[in-house]
Amino acid sequence: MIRATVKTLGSEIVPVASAAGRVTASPVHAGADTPRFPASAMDGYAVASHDLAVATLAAPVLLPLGPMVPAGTTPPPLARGTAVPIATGAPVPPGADAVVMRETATLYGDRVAICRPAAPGHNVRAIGEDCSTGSLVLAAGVRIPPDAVGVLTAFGIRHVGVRRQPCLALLATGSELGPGDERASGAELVDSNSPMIAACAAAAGLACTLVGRVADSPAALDAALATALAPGSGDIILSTGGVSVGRFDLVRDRLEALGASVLFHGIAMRPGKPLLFALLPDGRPYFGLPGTPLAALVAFRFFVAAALRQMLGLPPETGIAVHEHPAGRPGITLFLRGRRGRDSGKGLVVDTDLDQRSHILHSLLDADCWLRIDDSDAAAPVARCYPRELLLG
Ligand SMILES: Nc1nc2c(c(=O)[nH]1)N[C@H]1C(S)=C(S)[C@@H](COP(=O)(O)OP(=O)(O)OC[C@H]3O[C@@H](n4cnc5c(N)ncnc54)[C@H](O)[C@@H]3O)O[C@H]1N2
Ligand code: MOO
Repeated sequence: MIRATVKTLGSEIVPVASAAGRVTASPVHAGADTPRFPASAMDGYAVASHDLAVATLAAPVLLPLGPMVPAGTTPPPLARGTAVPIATGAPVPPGADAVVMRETATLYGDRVAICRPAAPGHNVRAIGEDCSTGSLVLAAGVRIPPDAVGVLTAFGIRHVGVRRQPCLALLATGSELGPGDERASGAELVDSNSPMIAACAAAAGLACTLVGRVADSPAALDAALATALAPGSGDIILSTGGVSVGRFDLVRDRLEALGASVLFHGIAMRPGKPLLFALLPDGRPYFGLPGTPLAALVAFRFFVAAALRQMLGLPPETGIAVHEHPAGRPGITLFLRGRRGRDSGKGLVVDTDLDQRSHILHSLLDADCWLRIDDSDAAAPVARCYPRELLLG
């Protein structure tokens, strides 16, 4: 449902140096052969391999030495029957086809003695051996890891076409939410959902605008939604709280008053049951996350993540098959805080012996993964393990 509804964002061109973490919008091809010239793989002596064909320990071949070839210089052709000292990475002169390591040769004044043959290409990095001009370097729909920046740069790529990064806008509903610092008093509650979701988004490289906290009244919600839904406020709009069945759970009502189409409201999962998903009149997706922090987190980590992946042109997250896990529940998908164990040989073992109640937060800190167990009534219920952190790519 989410993948079928949410549109992939447009693309932009960015310099390779700032492309880490971005998702390729089109295939990336090499801009140059790498290496661009036959290069020495060792510090040593560039030779014509046929000159060494008869070299033995007992009767080494003695070759007069030409001028040194440092890296970054273009050497003249190798004079017949000679060798030249050469640095690692320097171009092998035309006429030479092998490099003998310095340690395996003996210098006698302006001549070098070599006591064994060298095969053609020995210690020479061939043109295009790593990549050839125009070859496919990265497919479309791939997150560019930071270390790939070096690979792309080396392959002569200066710019890449990437998906625009989705921006999020977030509204925290609830009259119980205090002033936003840790000094909530009386029955007030600190808004922990806003910083949690903003931090999760930031860790995935996405900006999240905090629209603010709003009381559970139609007028206050209308005003806050007007800001949250303003054109350009974000590519995806989130709220937390106000989606259950209480008297003050007004999010659905006010969204519909604004012309949004609710595509689902309530889902057979724990935690996160009251999750709401809507399309705004301008086509942007809206998620009404439950207020309960763990439920908001699960809804964000799995459902908002699915929408973000679709916006970025990434495939769905698949997780890892789990072998040993607790039983599921009929008719419900469970998301459990877990600790990854060893692979039993038949699949991963995940320990879920943590407090799984949805109002309990501390056990999240002891978890390193999520275990998703599908409806145990399903024909083939599956359990899969996902990283605790949202990773896009
Ligand atoms: N009669 C029923 N009651 C409830 C049901 C139900 O099916 N029938 N579902 C429960 C489930 S499951 C959940 S989850 C919650 C979700 O309710 P809401 O999305 O309407 O959220 P609120 O009622 O506004 O808040 C729930 C809980 O979370 C705290 N909260 C809210 N916002 C924040 C925030 N920004 N930071 C930290 N904590 C927040 C809030 O104080 C409440 O304790 O409904 C159940 N009820
Ligand atoms: O979503 Mo609620 O946390 O299932 O209790």
